[in-house]
Amino acid sequence: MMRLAVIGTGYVGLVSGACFAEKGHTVVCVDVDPAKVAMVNCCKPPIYEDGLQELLDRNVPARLSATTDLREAILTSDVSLIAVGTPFDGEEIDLSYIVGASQQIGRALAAHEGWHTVIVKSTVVPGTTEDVVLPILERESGRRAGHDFGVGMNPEFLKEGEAIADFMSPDRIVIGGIDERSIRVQRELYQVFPEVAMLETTPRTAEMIKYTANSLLATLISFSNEIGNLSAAIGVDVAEAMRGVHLDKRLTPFSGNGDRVKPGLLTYLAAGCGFGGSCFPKDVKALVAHGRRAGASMDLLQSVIEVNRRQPGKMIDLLRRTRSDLNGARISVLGVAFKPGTDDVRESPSLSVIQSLIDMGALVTVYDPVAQHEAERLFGSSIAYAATLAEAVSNADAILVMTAWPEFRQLPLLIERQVRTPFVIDGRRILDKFSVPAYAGIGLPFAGAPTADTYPEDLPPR
Ligand SMILES: NC(=O)c1ccc[n+]([C@@H]2O[C@H](COP(=O)([O-])OP(=O)(O)OC[C@H]3O[C@@H](n4cnc5c(N)ncnc54)[C@H](O)[C@@H]3O)[C@@H](O)[C@H]2O)c1
Ligand SMILES: O=c1ccn([C@@H]2O[C@H](COP(=O)(O)OP(=O)(O)O[C@H]3O[C@H](CO)[C@@H](O)[C@H](O)[C@H]3O)[C@@H](O)[C@H]2O)c(=O)[nH]1
Repeated sequence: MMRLAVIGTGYVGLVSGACFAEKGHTVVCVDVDPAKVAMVNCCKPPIYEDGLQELLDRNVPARLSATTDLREAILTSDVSLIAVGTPFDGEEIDLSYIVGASQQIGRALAAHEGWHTVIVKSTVVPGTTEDVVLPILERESGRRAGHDFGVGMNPEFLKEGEAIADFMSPDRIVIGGIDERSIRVQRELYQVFPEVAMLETTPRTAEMIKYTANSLLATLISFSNEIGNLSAAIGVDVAEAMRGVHLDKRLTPFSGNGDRVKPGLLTYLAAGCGFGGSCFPKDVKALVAHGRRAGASMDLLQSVIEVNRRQPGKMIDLLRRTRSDLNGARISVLGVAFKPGTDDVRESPSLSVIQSLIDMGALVTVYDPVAQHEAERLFGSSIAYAATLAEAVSNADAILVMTAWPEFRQLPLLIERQVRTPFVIDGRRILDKFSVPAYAGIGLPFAGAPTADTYPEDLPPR
């Protein structure tokens, strides 16, 4: 078992640290934020992630602890994982946290008595580990990479909301190293995952694999959204069209009768109000910027960004077809998190929709089962907050479903019980289109307010 320092105790750093501790390594998580550090040491997860509480309960303090003292953490460990943020600064990837962490690690390495391997886990554009991190480590430590310490790149593929399950049962582990020893150390680190396919490569290729994976998934979503927008305009339900596409054996995550047989590529073909989160938006933008600098056109991925930029606005377009003037309209927004299972609202499509509604004078009420505090932080008293789903639904003229929280599937039941019939606009297509009296959805032709003729016989008309 190894002694591990994880630099950056955010979504990736804390989940990786807790999972490695669960597997038996001794882990110290480092962060510049003393509040996060204190919470971890008190067994309180600073983020909402299913299963994290249990991992902390089982591993703190025996195998998992947190500190703000990066130097001490490096001096008492064999391996460090850099898991700090890599935002997009509007023009390119912002490597300032990577540079800062590398400088501190380098200074600590100068006094390290044993062999230490520095592994970049953050998502960084191809070339960063060898061209940015490695030279800083050498300069600050006065030592030579490959000779006195190792350097690796090990991208992370976890999804928020399923982060622990993804980390514990990954589809693959990619390890890039500057030399055989840097690869060997990572092989040893991941020996605790014996069943998992491992790809050994260079740091640059490891970095490229991460961007290629995220860009492909984001491309699939924007592709579906473009087809969804077209489908709606020409009288086709994209969900039905996609069911037909899914049956192609070359793509094959569905069996002949339409049941999903295994998760696969096409699970990322759900049209909706756009992709958000701390990864797809910033990673595609960073790759486009990086690619253009390298002389590539990057037109396809630029379009992926553009389609996604417009997609939340489709919710407002649909809403305005139910009512052109939104001034004074009571609109409930269900979901602030960028996806279910997390309290992360970074780049959430919900945020731009809420802002547009405020700008148009709507009376907005928001409900999210776990990310409500983030809406309160961002919008304060300019909107109202519902304590329950039922409260959000009562009194609304229209309801926008922005996040696919399972709880929101209760909407038909709640609406059935009340006298008022709100228009439901489903940005994630989680409801059956006939389950509420007035329904509109992304990728679905707009049917207008329902009449007895437009409704199936077994459902009561409004
Ligand atoms: N969030 C995800 O689902 C996910 C999945 C895979 C990869 N990634 C990548 O992992 C990286 C981290 O993402 P995240 O979502 O965990 O970020 P985050 O913002 O949640 O966490 C980063 C943490 O690093 C800390 N930090 C910054 N500089 C530091 C320093 N010098 N020393 C110690 N701590 C420092 C910050 O205080 C923060 O707590 C990014 O590159 C991201 O693209 C994220
Ligand atoms: O068919 C789909 C699938 C997803 N989404 C949206 O896409 C976004 C991202 O979803 P998801 O991929 O589930 O969550 P992330 O936590 O952002 O995970 C992505 O980004 C991580 C950070 O790089 C990677 O590690 C993961 O492999 C990659 O899936 C969310 O807004 C989803 O609502 C859709 O609109 N349609």
